[in-house]
Amino acid sequence: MTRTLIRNGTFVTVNDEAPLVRGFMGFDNDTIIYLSDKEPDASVPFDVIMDGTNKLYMPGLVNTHCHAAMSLLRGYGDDLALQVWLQEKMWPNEAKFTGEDVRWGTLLSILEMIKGGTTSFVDMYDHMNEVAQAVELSGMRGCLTRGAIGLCPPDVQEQKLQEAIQFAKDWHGKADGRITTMMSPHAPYTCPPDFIEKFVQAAHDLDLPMHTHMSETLHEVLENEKQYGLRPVDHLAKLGLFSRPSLVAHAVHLTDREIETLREHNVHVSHNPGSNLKLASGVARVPDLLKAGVLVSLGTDSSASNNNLDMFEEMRLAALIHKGVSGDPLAVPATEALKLGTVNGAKSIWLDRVGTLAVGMKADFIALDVDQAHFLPKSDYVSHIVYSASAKDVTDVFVDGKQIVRGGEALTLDEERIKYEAQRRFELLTN
Ligand SMILES: N[C@@H](CCSC[C@H]1O[C@@H](n2cnc3c(=O)[nH]cnc32)[C@H](O)[C@@H]1O)C(=O)O
Ligand SMILES: [Zn+2]
Repeated sequence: MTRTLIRNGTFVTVNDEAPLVRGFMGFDNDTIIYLSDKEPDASVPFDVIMDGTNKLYMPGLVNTHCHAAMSLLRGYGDDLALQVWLQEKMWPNEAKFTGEDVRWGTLLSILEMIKGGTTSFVDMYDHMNEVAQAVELSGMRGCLTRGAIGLCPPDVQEQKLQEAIQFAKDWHGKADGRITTMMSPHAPYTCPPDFIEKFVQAAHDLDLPMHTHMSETLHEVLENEKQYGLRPVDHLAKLGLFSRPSLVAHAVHLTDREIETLREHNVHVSHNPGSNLKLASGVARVPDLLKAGVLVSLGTDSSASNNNLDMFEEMRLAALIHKGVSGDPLAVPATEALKLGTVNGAKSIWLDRVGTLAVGMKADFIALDVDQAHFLPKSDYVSHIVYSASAKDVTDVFVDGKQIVRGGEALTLDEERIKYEAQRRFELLTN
């Protein structure tokens, strides 16, 4: 067992009991065993000593909604509303994706995410074996799910369901426990009710949570009402989706009563401010969700609707847009935005030991180089993280106690090969 000690570091812990520690953090194989302003005494020997001077350490960021392989379509369908973007730009091209396209598109996203300080992410896509292999190789954590669109003949629906079940069974708990799985009907507007019910049943049988898109646009909500007589929240509740632990992406258009329903069922909401702004979907009622006690976290959605996977940007957007919309500067304060991007994200995907720095927690943490103009003066580091930092400031990344980024370089992935393959595959797909 290797024991590592970081000395002279500044630690933003996202732990209310000791939010800022200046000094020492030690970890063994995968767990934080020491965190204090004081140097540990010699009774706990450390094998490796790292210097944390000019570094700010914080928990790894958790991205709770993504479709990683869609990085191959970054910049391909900008400035369109969701339905047009999906139907005219994304779906026709995604239909051409092979497993290898998904592998390299996903690796491109994972490369971007880990270099930018994201240590865990949710991915909803297909060709998920390739996605899981990419996660395993990278050393990061993934909560993965074969998303399924049900606008297809019954035999194809059945095939997608079986694929989702098989994937979830094959990969849950794999990669030393870094991979977990969920069941995902894509959205109420792309899945007939009986198809959704089959996914819920499978989630019950496999004891897995659910993930879906919900109430993303006003158009979706009104169409759902027209077609089923119910808005998406009641519709999904009726189909039993919330009888499983659930994470829903977007939840932009909600009534007070729907917020109450989400709270009653303990539904987790992934807020995707960048994607919602870009697709002109609207602004989610995050301050109201938080006030009601709903667990809210942050997601980038894919880099085809964002167009990067920088979680610092999502924290900043979350902190800013709700002030702008409400006129209340305290709508989402910096401390809250930081929680949305870290501890709330971890809880949202049922990771109990990830998301804060404290003894007993997993050693999933990142370091930022704070010896830069935009981090001076050395005053309020929570403010600096939310309002000044970006993915580019990340120098080191550890997941489960293993270093996967050092000095800004990915240690587990071949960056040049990934960039070459991604470009080549985009050209082949779109020519
Ligand atoms: N191709 C699969 C479905 C994959 S799930 C991921 C899907 O989510 C789509 N997607 C990406 N971002 C969004 C969003 O913001 N809202 C709704 N769908 C999205 C994406 O284009 C992709 O088709 C099937 O045929 O069953
Ligand atoms: Zn999505």
